[in-house]
Amino acid sequence: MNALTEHPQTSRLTAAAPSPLLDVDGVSLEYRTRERIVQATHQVSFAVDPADRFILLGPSGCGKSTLLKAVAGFLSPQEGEIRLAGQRIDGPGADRIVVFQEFDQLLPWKTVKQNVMFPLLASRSVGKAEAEERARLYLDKVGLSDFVDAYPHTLSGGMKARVAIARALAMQPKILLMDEPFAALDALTRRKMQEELLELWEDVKFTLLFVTHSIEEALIVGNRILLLSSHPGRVRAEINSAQFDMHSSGSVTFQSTAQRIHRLLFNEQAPDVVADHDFHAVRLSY
Ligand SMILES: Nc1ncnc2c1ncn2[C@@H]1O[C@H](COP(=O)(O)OP(=O)(O)OP(=O)(O)O)[C@@H](O)[C@H]1O
Repeated sequence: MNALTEHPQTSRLTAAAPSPLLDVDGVSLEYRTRERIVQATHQVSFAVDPADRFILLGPSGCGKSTLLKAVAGFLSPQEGEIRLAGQRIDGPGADRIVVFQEFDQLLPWKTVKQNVMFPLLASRSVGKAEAEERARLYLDKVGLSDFVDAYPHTLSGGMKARVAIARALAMQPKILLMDEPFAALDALTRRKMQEELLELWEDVKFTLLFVTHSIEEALIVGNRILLLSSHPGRVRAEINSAQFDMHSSGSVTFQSTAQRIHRLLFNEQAPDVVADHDFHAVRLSY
């Protein structure tokens, strides 16, 4: 292992991936209010490969949600470029679907099935029969086949989360974008949802970009984690976390990795960003 002398501005993984699905290339993002300009990220680069569960992890205000919004096409970079399958992103598109933590984004006057069908029909992606078929398929995958005709107000928080995930996956996006999707749930339900998300990924193998500020959630859900420094967000390190899952959270390796991430995130002076050349030669890892 070699110590890196400088905090990396970009993830080294970027250089390793010849044709990533998502390529975030030197992206600086800012908000312009009447009084001032807020710089949210500074020259952030990373690359997401197909079927990655890629996590953006960092302290509050480091620009994780802003990056996700830019990938969704709601914000344009002041500097740099974001490409999906080689095409520059210049606005929202059905190839990127966002799941937020507010599950009340479900339409209360529509049933569960109608909620899942709605974006498919509104975007004219498919006809009614295909939309219904997809709704049933993905509701079945999230364990809600008995609730297709239920209304959102009759569902628990976890069930609403499942509907939101089914609705997003039914669109068959190139990448699923999740912004702290389980943050509003109680601890037990949150854990169950993490487990179900991983099971769903085993089944569908979708590509996921997932924002969290929970180190434990990042290690459980992700196979790769990008650590961002505090405001404005810059790339601090990238970690290979593929070896961890629901069952590893009590292990010594899991706990020591979590502690090390904590030090990296909250002690900006920590000199322990490392490159693990055993892992595909260039990936930053522990
Ligand atoms: N609409 C906005 N107008 C002005 N500044 C904003 C706006 N939204 C976010 N910011 C600022 O941009 C920076 C990044 O915010 P962002 O929400 O992306 O951070 P985050 O890492 O997702 O934080 P958290 O974990 O707390 O959600 C912060 O300084 C925030 O105050």
